[in-house]
Amino acid sequence: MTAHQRPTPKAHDVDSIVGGRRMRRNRRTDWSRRMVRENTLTVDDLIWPLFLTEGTGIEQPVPSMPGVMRYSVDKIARQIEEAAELGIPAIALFPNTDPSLRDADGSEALNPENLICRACRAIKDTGLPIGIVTDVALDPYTSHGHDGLMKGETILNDETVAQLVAQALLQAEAGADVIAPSDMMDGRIGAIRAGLDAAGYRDVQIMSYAAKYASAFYGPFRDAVGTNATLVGDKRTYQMDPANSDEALHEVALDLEEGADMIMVKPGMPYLDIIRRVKDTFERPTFAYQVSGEYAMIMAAAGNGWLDGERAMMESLMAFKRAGADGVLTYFAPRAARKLKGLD
Ligand SMILES: NCc1[nH]cc(CCC(=O)O)c1CC(=O)O
Ligand SMILES: [Mg+2]
Repeated sequence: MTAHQRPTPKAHDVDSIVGGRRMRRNRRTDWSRRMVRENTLTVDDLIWPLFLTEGTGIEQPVPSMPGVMRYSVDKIARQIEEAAELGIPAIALFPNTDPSLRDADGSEALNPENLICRACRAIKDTGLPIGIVTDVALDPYTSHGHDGLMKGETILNDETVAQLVAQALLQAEAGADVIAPSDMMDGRIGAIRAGLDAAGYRDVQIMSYAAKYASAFYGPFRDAVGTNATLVGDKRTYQMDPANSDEALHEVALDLEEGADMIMVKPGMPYLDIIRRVKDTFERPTFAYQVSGEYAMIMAAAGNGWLDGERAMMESLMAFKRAGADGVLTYFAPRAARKLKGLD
């Protein structure tokens, strides 16, 4: 039989199948779709991670993260002004430490004049009402690229915790509002909370990278902070196994018990199931980190014309809200904020 001889398919009696339950009714018009929408994304949901570098007058593109820059400290105030104008509630700082300052002990982490501390002071000097989230971990400062101190091949937990507490205190002194430990050592949240309280920083918040996985999606970030060049081996003895889910609940439970005010799941999009379980189980402020590799994937595909980058950006951010996240650390923050405010 040729095509033009095919009989017209017989119409089913769909009404008798769906019994009048027509799901498409609510989707017919824009106003109706808006009216029945279950989740919303606003600028208040965005935290913007920013990279710092030594020198002055520097705005240096990160090749594996199109549109993302490393800024010297003198250039950071302008970014903060932009973020504040857009209504972004907080920024998160990450340093690309000069290679000459990296050593086995990550001692630059304890230098009150390091990039993070100088940037905190510069941001506080703007007087703008924006939260400063600082990263507590040793990897941008160590010659081996690990988040902790090492003895042979072993990452030392308790010795590292002592140094992380000192690092956190220094950041608080420099003006950090939220201490965000990303290192995954055991017990560091309780130790940092005790250290902050004893030093009079009772109001400094802690956002714990509680369920952080040993992920391939951190690659471009490691370019940005220079740890792809330094990292020896991998982080699987402290970051979580991507195969695990119950363990994430255990990690979060411990960090909440130890005093975390907010907890984070990282990476983001491949771990939406973890965000949902964490939110449902603990009902506490829960954040997602849409990490560098997720950003790079969307930007690369968009750059090749393989998908609509702006729509993919907004859809991915909404997905975090739908999964239960209260907010998202994302390199898209300024662009998404402009879009949400109708400026782009
Ligand atoms: N303490 C390290 C740290 N802090 C934030 C990220 C990744 C963020 C991203 O990929 O965007 C990493 C990478 C790692 O664990 O190696
Ligand atoms: Mg833990």
